[in-house]
Amino acid sequence: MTARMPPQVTLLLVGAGFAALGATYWHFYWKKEVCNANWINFNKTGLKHDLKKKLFGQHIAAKVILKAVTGFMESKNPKKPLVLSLHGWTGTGKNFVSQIIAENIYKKGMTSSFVHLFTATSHFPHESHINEYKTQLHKWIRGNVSICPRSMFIFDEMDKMHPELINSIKPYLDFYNNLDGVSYRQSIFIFLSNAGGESIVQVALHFWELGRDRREIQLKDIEMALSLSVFNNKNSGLWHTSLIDKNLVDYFVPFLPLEYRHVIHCGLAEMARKGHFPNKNVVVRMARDLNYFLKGYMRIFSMQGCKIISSRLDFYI
Ligand SMILES: Nc1ncnc2c1ncn2[C@@H]1O[C@H](COP(=O)(O)OP(=O)(O)OP(=O)(O)O)[C@@H](O)[C@H]1O
Repeated sequence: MTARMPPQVTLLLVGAGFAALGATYWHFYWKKEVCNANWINFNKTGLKHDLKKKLFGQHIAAKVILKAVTGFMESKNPKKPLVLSLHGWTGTGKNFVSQIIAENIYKKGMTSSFVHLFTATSHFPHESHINEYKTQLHKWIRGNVSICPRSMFIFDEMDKMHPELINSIKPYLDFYNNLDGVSYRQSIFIFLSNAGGESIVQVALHFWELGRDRREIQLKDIEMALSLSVFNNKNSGLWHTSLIDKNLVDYFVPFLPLEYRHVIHCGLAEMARKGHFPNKNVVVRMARDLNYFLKGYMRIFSMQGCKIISSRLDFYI
């Protein structure tokens, strides 16, 4: 004879079953990232705020990026993917800005499964494997855009990327309506490089020598020098490509070298980020020990921008 469960236990088990089902539903529909407006939602006010309050000393980049990203994200039917090429010395905020853009489009920011970061020297280190990389990259971009048209691809150290590899991504950046059944027009491509950094520094230095405020520097003051130095430099992977003459890059965005005062701002922000009360004395001690491009005894531009501040601060706190 089989023992029968009391009705209270049966009810309890059924209840537990429903609860488990509900939890699974909640997990998949609310926690698992999906390519829809719950997870991908452009926050123009947030982008504007972050570029204004968190990014220091980059008035040109802040303006160009706000315009470019807003125009693209608000366009119902973009004719091509958005392609931004960010240039400047190390530690001036190129990766940081990419992160700000990602955070204001994707709920999960840089950890979103729709944001993909490639670094030339670690993802594509061997020239002899170039054909393999081309196939992998093609599959990766195509596969991901098929899953989510609003995907973002960031290529760091773009100037160190093999020209053949750069050329292989060109079709995705173009005006095609669809390529093998996939449309790339909603995607965002961001290229980061130090290429052209020297010429940006020269322009900033020139303004400094004339005693002019760096905020007077405009995109047109830098654009020509930047494109000449990036695309006429035979050591740059970008030189060999036809990205520029095919007009595939929508905006070349210069990042100015950072001054001592910007390093102080970065230091204070970093202290707050680390959970400390921002203390100017601590930050000044740290900032004074960094290396600067000098004119006489005057510190002009920080050699590492704000890059090593996070690790250096720990020593002074
Ligand atoms: N202009 C800036 N405003 C505020 N913080 C900055 C700025 N530039 C750099 N930082 C800080 O320094 C860190 C490192 O900068 P980031 O990685 O963006 O530099 P990068 O220009 O990409 O350098 P690299 O060319 O070496 O990759 C950032 O995470 C940020 O905390």
